[in-house]
Amino acid sequence: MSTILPLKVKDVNFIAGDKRLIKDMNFQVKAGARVMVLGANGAGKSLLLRICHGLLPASSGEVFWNGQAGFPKKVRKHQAMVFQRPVLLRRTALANIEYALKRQGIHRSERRDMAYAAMKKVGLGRLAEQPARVLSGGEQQRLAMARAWAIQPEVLFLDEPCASLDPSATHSIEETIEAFVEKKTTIIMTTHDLGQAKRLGSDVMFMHRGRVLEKANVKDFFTSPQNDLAQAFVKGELLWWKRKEPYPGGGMKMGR
Ligand SMILES: Nc1ncnc2c1ncn2[C@@H]1O[C@H](COP(=O)(O)OP(=O)(O)OP(=O)(O)O)[C@@H](O)[C@H]1O
Repeated sequence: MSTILPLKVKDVNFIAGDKRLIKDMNFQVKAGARVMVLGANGAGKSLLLRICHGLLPASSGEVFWNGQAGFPKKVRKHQAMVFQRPVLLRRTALANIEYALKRQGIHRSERRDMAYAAMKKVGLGRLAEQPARVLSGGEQQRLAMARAWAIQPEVLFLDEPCASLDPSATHSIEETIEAFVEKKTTIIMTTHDLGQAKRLGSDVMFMHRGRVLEKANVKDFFTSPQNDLAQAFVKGELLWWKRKEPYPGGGMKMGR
């Protein structure tokens, strides 16, 4: 039983300087969904995740968790986020997780065992006492996943978690994501790996220039995307589209 879901994003905009980078965002995420946020570089995917996670305040509009606006302590406690480049403290791998558990209010006597169990879950038990920052990129990312696992969030935000990983490390991260899914964790994730989106997602939100252009279940999105730009994106042609040229496959141009 979820305590913080559904997530509802209502009329959210994010403006920096004279640029509206997130535009009129409206959507809802139900408990148990695995939402893949897709789109080209600079579409605003990371910004959106940061706003939903409470790291960045929306310029206007509101984020609701289980009907309540904002980010009270209870909401923060039940979410975790893993970034493309893990943010780790200058201490051992195990201590990084223990620190996260401390922030969750877990008693000191329980932290070590919980942290170690999480490290074992991602196959890093043998590196528990290593300084986190000497771990390889793939190991650091697994440590970030272990940290998220330890706190057992209801909602897990993943911002391109496999972006700089080799296939084996990617596989390992995907296994951990699947373990979260088995625990019924709600996943909101960005990825440029469309195969990964198909493997892990239940739903897709396709973004372009700060807007959501299409929301669909994964199968429908990849077999019959409705929006012209989503079609081009699925075919891998969006990259070649230039602003002054017609969109691939025709269709209307949507300027800023
Ligand atoms: N805090 C900020 N202040 C101002 N501009 C920002 C900020 N964060 C991101 N941007 C800009 O907003 C746009 C969207 O960035 P964002 O990182 O959300 O894109 P993205 O879809 O995640 O791209 P990528 O796939 O390359 O990671 C970019 O043009 C970026 O330069």
